[in-house]
Amino acid sequence: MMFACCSSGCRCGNKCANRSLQHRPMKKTKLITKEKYGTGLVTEEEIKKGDFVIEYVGEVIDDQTCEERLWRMKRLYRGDKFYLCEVSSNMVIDATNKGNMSRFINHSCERNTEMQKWTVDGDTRVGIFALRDIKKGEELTYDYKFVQFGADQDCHCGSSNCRKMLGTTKSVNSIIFRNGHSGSFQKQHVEKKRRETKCENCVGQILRLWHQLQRKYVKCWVFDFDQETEIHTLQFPDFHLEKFNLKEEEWHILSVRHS
Ligand SMILES: C[S@@+](CC[C@H](N)C(=O)[O-])C[C@H]1O[C@@H](n2cnc3c(N)ncnc32)[C@H](O)[C@@H]1O
Repeated sequence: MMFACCSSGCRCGNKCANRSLQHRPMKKTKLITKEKYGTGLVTEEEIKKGDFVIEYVGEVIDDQTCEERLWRMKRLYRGDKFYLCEVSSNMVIDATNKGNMSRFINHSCERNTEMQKWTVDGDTRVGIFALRDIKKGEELTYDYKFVQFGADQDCHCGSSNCRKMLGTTKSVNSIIFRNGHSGSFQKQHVEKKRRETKCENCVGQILRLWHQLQRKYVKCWVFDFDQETEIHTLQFPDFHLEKFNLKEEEWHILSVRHS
């Protein structure tokens, strides 16, 4: 963790040399499209080793909110791109809906930048700094290991020492499981899931489903099943509909609904 001064209490005024993120110009960058993993960011100017490149900004959320958002993303099948960066145990920066160009920096196992945590006026902020001289036109990358969600995705960085997976510690599935329930419940949950994982022909049946967001069992009716995506549409007592991949949920059949 680095500490920046230049707060209102700093006596050096504009000459203060310990300015990390404040008042420092971001490097000029532009977006590019990568065939295998969407958009990326390249520098439009020479960058020197140690230079500040850009600040990673987004919504600052806690673990609980992060978990809820991951569930929602999974449930709504909003692609495989994650913009969540874990800063500390209960602080995540979510650049999914709000952010700057830094959200487009891709992962490389042979990165040319790194994320640094800075304390500025008591707030934790994340800056991206060059690890070596970077030429104009080079793609900016950092290592998602430890900070970015999505460890269960294949890596296409193409470097000779590629680890083949994005990150190593944080996967969307693992964070949902890790944060979702206490150990013993999780064990029960997994065992139950193993017993009942198929529900292709259960349209019209009533299920008892563990609702992750509501954190309780709810009764629901199987309204529809899409064979192509294997997604079920469930209807709840207040008649609202939600889509689920039942292979990933805990549920059991209560009875057949007679209408
Ligand atoms: C923070 S976004 C980076 C910008 C993203 N490429 C886009 O189009 O918006 C992170 C996502 O980009 C993709 N990605 C980044 N680096 C990758 C890599 N080396 N290999 C495969 N996918 C990568 C993954 O889908 C990851 O969840």
